[in-house]
Amino acid sequence: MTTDTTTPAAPTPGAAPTTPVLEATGVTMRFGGLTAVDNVALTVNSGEIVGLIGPNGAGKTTFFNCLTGLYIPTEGTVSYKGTVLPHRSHLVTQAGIARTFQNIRLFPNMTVLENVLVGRHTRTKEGLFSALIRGPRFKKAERESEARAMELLEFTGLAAKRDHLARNLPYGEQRKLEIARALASDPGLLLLDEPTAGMNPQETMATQELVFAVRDQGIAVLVIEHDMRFIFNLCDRVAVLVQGKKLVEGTPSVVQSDERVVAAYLGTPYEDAPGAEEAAEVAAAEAHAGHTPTTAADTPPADTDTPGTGTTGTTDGAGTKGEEQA
Ligand SMILES: Nc1ncnc2c1ncn2[C@@H]1O[C@H](COP(=O)(O)OP(=O)(O)OP(=O)(O)O)[C@@H](O)[C@H]1O
Repeated sequence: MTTDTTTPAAPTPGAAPTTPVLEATGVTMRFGGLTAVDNVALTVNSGEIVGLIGPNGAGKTTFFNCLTGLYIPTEGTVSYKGTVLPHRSHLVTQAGIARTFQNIRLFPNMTVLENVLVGRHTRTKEGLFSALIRGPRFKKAERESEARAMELLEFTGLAAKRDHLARNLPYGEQRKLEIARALASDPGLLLLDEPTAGMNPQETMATQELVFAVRDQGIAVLVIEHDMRFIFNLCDRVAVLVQGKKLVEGTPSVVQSDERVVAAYLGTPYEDAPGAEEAAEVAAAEAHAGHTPTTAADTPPADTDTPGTGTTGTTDGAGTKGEEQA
């Protein structure tokens, strides 16, 4: 089950050549006796959106923390555009990797614009002295930062709310603001940790469009998500972590049809799936009676409450429905 099968996406004929933006090699993270990430290798190329999926506790966030300098991996190296990254998060941001977190981490009592300006600080050169005297150079830098922050608010659809306090934004807009703040450091790679967690379908769709737009700006994206429909619609390539190890990597269709992934993560209906138990009972009763539906009246309607046809496509922990991923 722990064999690493890597199936790189086939290059599109005539497409611009891709170059590695992120290269993680042999990344291992141990906490005492627990190996949370075990010898994981992953490459993200320019122009790509790559997904990282796996059951709860598989090591996805720990891997992100190793990539972004929050954790010093026990073993392995992480390179950005060919240079090995230091184990300091602000230096990783400065190098060109930005991230959002699983739990929203905005400054709730600052305005929308101020939150984005905070994200801009790694790209401003003015020091404390310059800030204290507020000379012309400082004011010019400040105007430039504000102009860039406003561009990002336009890009994420939040410009009209620039003066609202972050805590007063609806949930979906707070998530967008996190992305705008991450983009303020002008990254070449954006890491998103469960960007659609808690979102309704409209917000999820808007996030999908936003991530495509980010990629179209020349920023590679690596995204952790439990919403399989989102992941398989969005990503060029998907890697699956199970118990800290990379189980499979490949195109969405390769990953969805890999029986080890189905068994370890996608295959079984998630607990409390609406109607799953009832549907299983009906199937068992039909099998017992030797009844095979043959007419339209016999055939159950294709409703969304039966296993494999749920509407969210979201896994929660050990698994979700394999059929709905197609
Ligand atoms: N700082 C830490 N100290 C000790 N153990 C940790 C630490 N951080 C994570 N772990 C453990 O490492 C394992 C992987 O956790 P991690 O949060 O990376 O999983 P995940 O795949 O992101 O899960 P989820 O999908 O629930 O967010 C878990 O067993 C977790 O308890």
